Amino acid sequence: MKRTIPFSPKANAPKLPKLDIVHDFEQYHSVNKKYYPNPITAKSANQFNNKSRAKPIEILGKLQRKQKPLLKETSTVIHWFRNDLRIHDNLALYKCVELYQQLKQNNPNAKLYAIYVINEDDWRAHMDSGWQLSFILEALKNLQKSLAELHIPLLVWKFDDFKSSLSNSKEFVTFFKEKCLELTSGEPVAITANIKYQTDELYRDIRLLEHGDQQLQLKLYHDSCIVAPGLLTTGKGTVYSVFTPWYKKWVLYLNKHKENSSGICHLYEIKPAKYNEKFELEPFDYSLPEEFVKYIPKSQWSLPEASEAAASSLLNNFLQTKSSKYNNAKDMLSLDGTSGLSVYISTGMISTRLIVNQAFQVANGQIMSKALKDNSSIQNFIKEVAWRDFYKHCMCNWPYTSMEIPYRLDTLDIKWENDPVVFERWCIGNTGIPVVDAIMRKLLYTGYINNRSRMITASFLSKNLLVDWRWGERWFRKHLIDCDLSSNIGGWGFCSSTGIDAQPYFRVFNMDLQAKKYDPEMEFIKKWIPELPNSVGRRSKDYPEPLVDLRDSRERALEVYKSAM
Ligand SMILES: Cc1cc2nc3c(=O)[nH]c(=O)nc-3n(C[C@H](O)[C@H](O)[C@H](O)COP(=O)(O)OP(=O)(O)OC[C@H]3O[C@@H](n4cnc5c(N)ncnc54)[C@H](O)[C@@H]3O)c2cc1C
Repeated sequence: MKRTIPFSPKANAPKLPKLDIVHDFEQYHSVNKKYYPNPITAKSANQFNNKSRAKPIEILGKLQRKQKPLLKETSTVIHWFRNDLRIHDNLALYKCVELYQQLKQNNPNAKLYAIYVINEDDWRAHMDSGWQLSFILEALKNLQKSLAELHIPLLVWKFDDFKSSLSNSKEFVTFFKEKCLELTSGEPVAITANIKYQTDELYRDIRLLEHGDQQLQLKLYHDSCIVAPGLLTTGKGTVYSVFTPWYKKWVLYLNKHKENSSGICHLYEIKPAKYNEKFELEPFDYSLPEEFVKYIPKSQWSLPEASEAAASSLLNNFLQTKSSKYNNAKDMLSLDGTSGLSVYISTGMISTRLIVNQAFQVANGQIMSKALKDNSSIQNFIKEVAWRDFYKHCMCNWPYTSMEIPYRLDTLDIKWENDPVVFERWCIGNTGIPVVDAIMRKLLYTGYINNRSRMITASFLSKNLLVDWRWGERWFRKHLIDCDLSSNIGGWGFCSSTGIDAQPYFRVFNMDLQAKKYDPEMEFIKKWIPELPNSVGRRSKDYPEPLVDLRDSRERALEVYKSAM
């Protein structure tokens, strides 16, 4: 079912051009059967919990431990960029350069390359957002130039097979090996990469390790988190499923491993040198197919600058001028009170180690007391960055959460109403609840909304509208410029009370109160819904009646949730 989004702002809002987007809303209703013909069931998900099925992260760990030492004849090393699109503080890149320098001592002809692999079927299957993909392509262009200054060529390969295979397929492994060996004319090659913790990507690496041979060796590193998933366990050696005790351990861990007075984490910096012979830069020739960008309003087309330098100056600016007001400003809808770093963090253009190191300076060298009593703005900012680590830890421990099964399996019994028309109206910001609509329109126009906005709209969809939270999670994935699967699933699980360490099901946000508290002057709402009349209580013929009564829908949500949980 394809429809043109009917929302068209009034002429008195010249800054909001008409949204001319044709949307297929049904794609958000279920798992994509083309790529996942046999979606995981609750029963098989539970096998991860009762240990009758090994978690991909465990399988990967075992395979890595079994790896043989590198072959002496290896003379080519490759760093495989994934979502770590940076040169600074990139562990696997650092290791790659280190390895290259060792090889170079015995073999002056040793070569160092960087690669990035495009697989559009991964993007389709994962519902990646056009905003984010466009940003990534810009980032790759800039990264290619920066690497060229170090005499490291960045090659962009495209995997394309007639079966629409994902990168965890045997077809991909064959392609990947062939491409690597083509580059080295059949000589053995060592490849470094940072681990991506989504299940599909973990199985891709497992397959590559299982098929690793004398010619191709893949070395994987934990780089995306400050503290790698699995490192922190309870006193009894079990896995944490609640944030606060896990966070206490996280803080203790950082304090214990503190580098020196200038840093809480060790940073991995490669030397600015000329690594290979000079080469002719061949910019890659690839443009994103229309199917990925058609959800983005063309007239609004403006991406943040996709460079490491831009990420770094955003961080500096935040720490110097905004971080002290973070506690008060972060939830306000019309303020730009947060760091805005998520687009850079989610694509790996800046490391969270670097962020915490610099925040640590602003915090006068303190990263929380043991009692976690410091609630200063800067400490709370660091805590938010820790949530990201926590959600990755969760995704590794409960891998089915990245396969569209909620952490709390009992919530699969919730009787969602799943009205497709109601869902569509939520998507396009036409529910008749101004605070929700303003946020959803901002998401459509810009690809970014702050954390409070995500909580408000996720709570409204799953509780007041009783639409399966997974429909909304997919919509966010497709529209966020900063999408990060573990944080998105974590956030949706929290708001819909189906996830890990979630808010209790009886906590249903009151939309009127949220609007009063976080947009008291209605500045944000009026910006995005210019057709709303100025005086409170009056309605406009251009703006719909509310889809639901807030009080009644709250009561209904409580009943439906209670009967399932
Ligand atoms: C329903 C829902 C969906 C979400 N989806 C995503 C997503 O796809 N990608 C994403 O990066 N974040 C997601 N979040 C978390 C959070 O909303 C964003 O990280 C934040 O809004 C990004 O803006 P910022 O960088 O200015 O944040 P800041 O407040 O400046 O925080 C700095 C960084 O800390 C991390 N962070 C902050 N809050 C959280 C949080 N609650 N959970 C996990 N990490 C956090 C992010 O990496 C963020 O960039 C989601 C939250 C909810 C409730």
